[in-house]
Amino acid sequence: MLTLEALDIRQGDFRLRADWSVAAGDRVALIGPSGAGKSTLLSVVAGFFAAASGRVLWDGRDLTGAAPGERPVAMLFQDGNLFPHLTAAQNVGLGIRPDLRLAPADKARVAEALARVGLEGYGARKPGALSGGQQSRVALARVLVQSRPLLLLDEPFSALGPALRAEMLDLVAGLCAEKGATLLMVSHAPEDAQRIADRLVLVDEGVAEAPVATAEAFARPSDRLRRYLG
Ligand SMILES: Nc1ncnc2c1ncn2[C@@H]1O[C@H](COP(=O)(O)OP(=O)(O)OP(=O)(O)O)[C@@H](O)[C@H]1O
Repeated sequence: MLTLEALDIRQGDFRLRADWSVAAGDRVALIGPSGAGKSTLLSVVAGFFAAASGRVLWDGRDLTGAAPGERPVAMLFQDGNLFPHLTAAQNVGLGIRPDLRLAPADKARVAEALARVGLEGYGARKPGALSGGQQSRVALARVLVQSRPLLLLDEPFSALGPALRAEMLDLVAGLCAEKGATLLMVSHAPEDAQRIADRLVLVDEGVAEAPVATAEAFARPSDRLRRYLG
């Protein structure tokens, strides 16, 4: 279980509060207006940015002071997920060993992860020789080999067309279900949230609201959600 306990995040004049939990295996979409603090909230969970007060807990363990690498977290960003001078296999291998000294068993795991995202045989290619969708798959394969129980996605597929985006979301949902991983995903597209997330968090007006069931939230939107959806 991920718990955000009385978090108070401040960044200049900006302030955001969150005080809720999500159960292991839940898939949660964070939606809300631009500048509301969705990325900042993920950064606090990942350990890149410290909250002014409050705690982040994973299964009761206090992560608040832990460095990003010590957290049970794998993260995908909107872009810049891959190193252009490394091959697809090396980019995935970074998830196992940042110095890329991979034992044969590690290389086998890399190949397995690439196959799992439909990129068997693409390991030797550099990102420049891959399509946008294939690059997203490589980044996802790296998340896979990290085997972390908490995935943080910050609009990683927003540059892709609708069909490919839907395909990637289904792939992520499948991987989460298979591994029992918990997902927090920032999205601007309500249809993406509906596709992948069973829970919805609205981030707006200084508060990341407690998660609610996605289907219920869209069927009977609160005033705040209705304002956001327009
Ligand atoms: N380094 C900084 N110093 C001060 N304020 C900052 C800094 N970085 C971001 N902010 C402010 O923090 C707030 C939250 O930004 P954040 O990127 O988390 O929003 P977001 O909801 O992810 O937006 P978007 O949907 O546009 O990506 C914004 O008001 C932004 O202006």
